[in-house]
This record gives sequence, structure tokens and C-alpha cells, in this order.
Amino acid sequence: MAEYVIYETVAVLQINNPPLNVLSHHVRRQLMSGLQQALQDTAVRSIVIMGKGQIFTAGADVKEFGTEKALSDPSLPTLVEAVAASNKPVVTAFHGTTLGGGVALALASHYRLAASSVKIGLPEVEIGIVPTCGVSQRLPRLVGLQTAVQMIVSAQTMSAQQALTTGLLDKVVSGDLLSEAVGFAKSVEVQALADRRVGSRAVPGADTAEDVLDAARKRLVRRSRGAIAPLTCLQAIQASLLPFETGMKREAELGQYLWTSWQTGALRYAFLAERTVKRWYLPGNKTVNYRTAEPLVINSVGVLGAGTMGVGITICLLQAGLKVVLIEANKTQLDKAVTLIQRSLGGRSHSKQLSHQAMQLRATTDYRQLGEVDLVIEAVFEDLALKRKVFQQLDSVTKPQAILATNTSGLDIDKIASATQRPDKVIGTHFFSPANVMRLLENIYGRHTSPETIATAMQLGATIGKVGVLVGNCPGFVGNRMKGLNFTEAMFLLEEGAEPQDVDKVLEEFGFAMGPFRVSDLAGGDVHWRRRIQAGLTTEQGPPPNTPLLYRQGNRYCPLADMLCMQGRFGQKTGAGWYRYESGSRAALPDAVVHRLILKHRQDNGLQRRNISSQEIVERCLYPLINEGFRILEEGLAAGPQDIDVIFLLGFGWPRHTGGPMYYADKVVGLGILLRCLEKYRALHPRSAHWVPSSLLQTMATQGTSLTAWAAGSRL
Ligand SMILES: CCC[C@H](O)CC(=O)SCCNC(=O)CCNC(=O)[C@H](O)C(C)(C)COP(=O)([O-])OP(=O)([O-])OC[C@H]1O[C@@H](n2cnc3c(N)ncnc32)[C@H](O)[C@@H]1OP(=O)([O-])[O-]
Repeated sequence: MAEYVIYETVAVLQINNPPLNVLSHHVRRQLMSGLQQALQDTAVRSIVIMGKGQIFTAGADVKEFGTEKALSDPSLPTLVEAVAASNKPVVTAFHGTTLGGGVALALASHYRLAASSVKIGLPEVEIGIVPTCGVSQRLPRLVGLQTAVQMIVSAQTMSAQQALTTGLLDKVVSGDLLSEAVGFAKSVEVQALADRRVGSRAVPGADTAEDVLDAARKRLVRRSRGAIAPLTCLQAIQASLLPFETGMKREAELGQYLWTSWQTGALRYAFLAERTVKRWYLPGNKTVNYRTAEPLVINSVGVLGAGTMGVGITICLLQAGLKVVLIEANKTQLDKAVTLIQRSLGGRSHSKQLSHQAMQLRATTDYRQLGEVDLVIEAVFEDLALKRKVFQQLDSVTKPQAILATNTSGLDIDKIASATQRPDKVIGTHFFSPANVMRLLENIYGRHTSPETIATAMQLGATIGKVGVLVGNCPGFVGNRMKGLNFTEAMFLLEEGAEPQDVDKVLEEFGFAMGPFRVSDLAGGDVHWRRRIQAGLTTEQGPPPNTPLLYRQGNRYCPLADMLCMQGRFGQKTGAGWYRYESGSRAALPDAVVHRLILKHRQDNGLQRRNISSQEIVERCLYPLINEGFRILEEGLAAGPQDIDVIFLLGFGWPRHTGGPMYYADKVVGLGILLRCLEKYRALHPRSAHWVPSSLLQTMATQGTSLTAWAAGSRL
């Protein structure tokens, strides 16, 4: 709701809609009625709009979007324009965070005040919409085009001081916001309003406008990769150079265009999915869930292994204020890691606070120092025998109630847990590299993992700023199990006629930051080569004895990646992989050596080259992965499609504007079309088991059920 209180001649309208004061329909109705009351009351000479609680407002109510309430009177645009039309001065005073529609209200007001700690932002582009309600028209008039572009198109937040410098704020206050705002409102009661109306101003620096917009457009064309919101937002900003009323009309048209695009739905889904997965439950036993399981309190964490992952994990734990004991047997490696960690923590702006964080680190070669920690994250080399040995040791040196987590990207959690006397306290915590940057934490429960252990791992993820997704135990878990198929098909495409750069280009146009071959070169081809060797698919010298070159373990197999690794071409780190890299450069250059290798492989094995369309590249690389997602749901290894989508959005660079693989299949491709496509490729490639459609997909496609609707019904 919104409260209405009079302070002498000032009417104060306070939004009170905890926790985030979103501008839901009932809030807008009360704000409108408060505004009208204040305008009619002759004793009122000025109006203050502010918020109660933690923040001013998180903007429009995203959960209302697409429902009747979003448009019900007063809509947000109607309310904002009523503020703009007020013939009494309106002061908006904000604190905490001010987003989206909150900024719209402020820009329509005559004056803007804020607490010094405020963060102001326009996240609309991230949910695929134009900041309408006059934001795209008023903001450039107030702060100039350059800053408006930064705020609207890059969704960068602004501090109070920056907002004051750019002219977005009239005043930053450090005292009590309510009394400061009331005092300020009184002081402007006699001021003329005409020149305070932002809409009547001209955009400053209009003479350099084209240069600013051109530079932004070029940047966006490069970066947007199929997302339509950024460039549409830029068009709306450009319209601010037109007369205000014309610009407002253009803003509304562009707003409508995005509003009705499928990408908006996908981006909104992604926003909500990230929050939905926090409400975890065991797919096979819903009684074990985030409400019923209590996490343990974690104050100190041991990290075992000071390689790249161990260092990244340590940094996030320290940044969250936890005490860390870092164990590494190799003293030189340990010293190197400590330097890296200290540099990473100390090199940031709030150096005082962060050096305190660095002081929470104890680095040692002595396992026994883990005796008092509440939880250990093991981050040693990806080798089952080694991990089992390490867990045996951990079991003996840690206190009995300590949780033991393994950072693995696909090894069997149950086999690791069985090396201990406490399998109920063993869990997988799969961090993504670089661990201190990537927001995903794939948490894997084993057969014996207790609800308390799961709750603790999920809570730890939240504490260190990650989005934890709970999944079941299977080879590769959810992420790598699905992702592996993408690379498998990408290689088959090389056998059939494509070059690595063709496949990468198409998938980058689809929206991935990097195609599969560039990713492989970045990660190091040897990592997966070692896994294939461990799985008995290949050897360091080539195919295992008596094994056909193009088939392994009953399935079609492409040996090209193995052949590259046998030549020592591991990717960027060796200067050559699927591409070549000039010294010190990360630019992937097509390589004649690879071209010849592929050509010879085709000739030697009688593989015919044909032209492969972009459509086929997308289908071949993405549909098997999606089919595997359905299998994962069918096997009860993920609670819902949101969990899978969040893993791909945050862990594998899946383009956010498509919502994630499962959303994309459901809402963009359509399950019926997906099924027919899988069947077509199954007929063409009968020796690849991943083309066999999952029975869940078959049932849904045949019954015409939507995956999203199915998931909404089953979610807690
Ligand atoms: C006509 C349109 C014009 C206008 O330009 C449009 C806009 O204003 S567009 C809007 C522009 N604004 C945005 O895009 C806001 C984006 N929001 C954010 O960036 C973060 O939520 C914020 C930083 C505010 C708080 O972070 P935090 O402290 O980590 O907290 P949290 O993130 O976990 O959220 C807690 C709960 O609140 C929920 N919820 C949050 N916001 C909204 C909302 N607007 N609405 C509804 N619900 C919202 C969220 O889903 C969650 O609920 P649940 O049931 O657990 O799923």
C-alpha cells in the first residue's frame, strides 16, 4: 500500500509494499489517490514521494506483467504522467535501491533527493523491455545521451554521488531522509515549476548526439548477439532528440514492440527462474525441501587444493566474510595461491575491508589444521581414486559433524562418499571456472546425503553470492551431461562438411559468447581427452585395440579431437587447437593444419562433404542437448526445467534472451517440432543414441502439453 501523511504544508506519500516496494496495482491506486488528495487539498503546497523499509522501490511488479492487473487503472504510465502534470512541486526522495518504474516517478517529479547510500538503476533491458513511462525521453534530457545510454542500455547502476554529478539528483542527504525531504519540499513551494519539468528541456550536447549514438550502436551490434532489447532501447533514446510528445509516442511504439516479443517472456522467465531454484526440493521426495531442512551454521571452511579452482573458491568464501583454511601439499603452489588470493582481495576498491577478509585466510600444508572447520570443499585433480583417498583422510582429520563437499564436474558422489564413515555429510559442489566470477553452483546430492547437508550447501551458495541449483547424481550431473552432446554433434558436422569456424559462427549468432570449438580451445582440449581416455573411448596412441575408428561403445564417434590432442594441440595454452593463436593473442585464427586434418580424415574414411545450413548446425548442436534435458527430468535428476535452464544460463553462457534450453524448446521451437526434428535425425544417424527422443518429450509433444505449465504444476 501507499501511506498518506501531512507535515504542515507537505503531503508525504510513502510506498509501503514489503519487501521491495514494487509498484503493484494496489500501490499505484493508493499513490494516485494520495496524489489527487494532495492536489485538491488547498492546505497542501508540495508533495513528497518516498518509500518505507529497506528500499525506495524495485520498480514495476514483474509478476503482474502479462496479467490484467498490469494494465488496470491506474497503469504505471498513467500514474507517472499524473505526477508530471502536477501543479504543485513533487519531490521524490529515495533510499536503498531505486529501479525501473521508481526512476520513472523520480524523472517525472520536479525535484529528486536521495540518501547517500542509494543505488539507482534501470534493469529493464535485462528483462527485455524499454524503460517506458517517459524514462527514455526524460533521462537523456536530464543527464545527457552518454549517461542515459550507460544506464538504459548497459543497465549500469549509479551511486548517489554519480547521480548528483550527472544532474540526475538535485541533492544528496546524509540525515533523516523524511525530514530532509519535507524541509526541501517546503523550500521549493514558491518556485516556478515550468523549468523543473524535465520533458520541456532539450537534450544537452545534441550536436554530438549522432557520434554518441553511432558508437553505442556499433558496440551493441557486436555484443547483443541476437538480443533485440539493447538496440531497441537505443532507438528509444534516439527519439529523445525529437520534440517531447513525438518522442513519447515513439517510446510507446518501441515499448509495445518489445513487450510483445518472445524475448521479453524469455528474459522475464530467466529472472524468475533464478529465484525459483532457491526453493529447492528433492524431485523424488518433495517432503525434503528448503522449508523442512535446516542448514548448519557455517563459520569456517577448509579448501583442499590450491589450483585454479581452489583459489577461486577461497576468494569467494573470504569475500563473504568466512574464515578459510587452505590446504595444499605443494608449498610452492600454496605460496603462489596465497599471493593470488591476496592480490585479488586487496586489489579492489574497499581495500580496508578486503584486507580484513584476506586476514581470515590460513594457508598450510598440514591436513590436521582442518580439525575445527565446519565444512571442507575438496578441489583436487579430477580423479576418482585420488578423491576417494582424500576423502578418507578428510574423514579422519575433521570433526564428526563437519560436512565434506567435493568440487567435481562429473564424478560419482556416492563412490566418493563411500570412502568415508559419514556419507550423509558428503555432497557435490560443482563450481564453474573462474569460481570467484561465475554465479552458478551445481549442488549434487548422493544416495545418502542428508537433508541438513543439502540445506547447508544451498545456504552456503547463497552466502557466497551464487545461485545454487540442486541436482541428482549421474555422470556429468546435469550441466556437463547435456553439454557434452553439443560438442559431439559439432564434431560430426566437421566430418560431414563444416569447418570449426562455421559451427562457431552460427552458434555465436544464435547468442553464445563463444562457439564450441573456441570454448574447447579456451578450456584446454586435454581435459576432455583425459576423460575420454579414462572412459576407455580412446588411448594416448589412438583408438583402443580392435576398435573401429568411427564407432565406440556402440555409438558413432569422431576421433578428430583425439587426433589434435595427440599432436599436442590443446588449445590456447599451447598456441594451437581447433584454431591457431599468435603469440600472446587470444584471437582464434582459422588454421590450415586443422583444415587439412579434417579433409584427410574425410578422405581416409570415405566421408562425403556436403553443404550444411545454419539451421542444421543449430538443430544438430542444440536439440540432442535439450532431449537429454527431458531425460534428466524423466529420471528425476532435476526438480524442473527452471533448474536446467539456470544451469545453462549461468554456467554455460546460454543466451539469456532465449530463456535457457528447456524454455527455448517449449516456447520458441515448440515440442512437436522438436520431436519431429529428433526423429528426422534419428533416421539419418541411427548409430547416435542421443537422437532417440525421451519418452517425457514424446508424451508432452503428443498430448500438446507445455513444459512450463507441467513444471508450474509440480513446483513447490
Ligand atoms: C511499464 C513498465 C515500465 C518500467 O520501466 C518497468 C519496470 O519498472 S520493470 C521492473 C524493473 N525492476 C526490476 O527488474 C527489478 C529487478 N530486481 C532486482 O534486481 C532484485 O530483486 C533487487 C536488487 C531489487 C533485490 O535483490 P535481492 O535482495 O537479492 O532479492 P531478490 O532478487 O531475491 O528478490 C526478492 C523477491 O522479490 C521479487 N522481486 C524482485 N523484484 C521484483 C519486481 N520488480 N517485481 C516483482 N517481484 C520482484 C523476487 O522475484 C523475489 O521473490 P521470490 O518470490 O523469491 O521469487
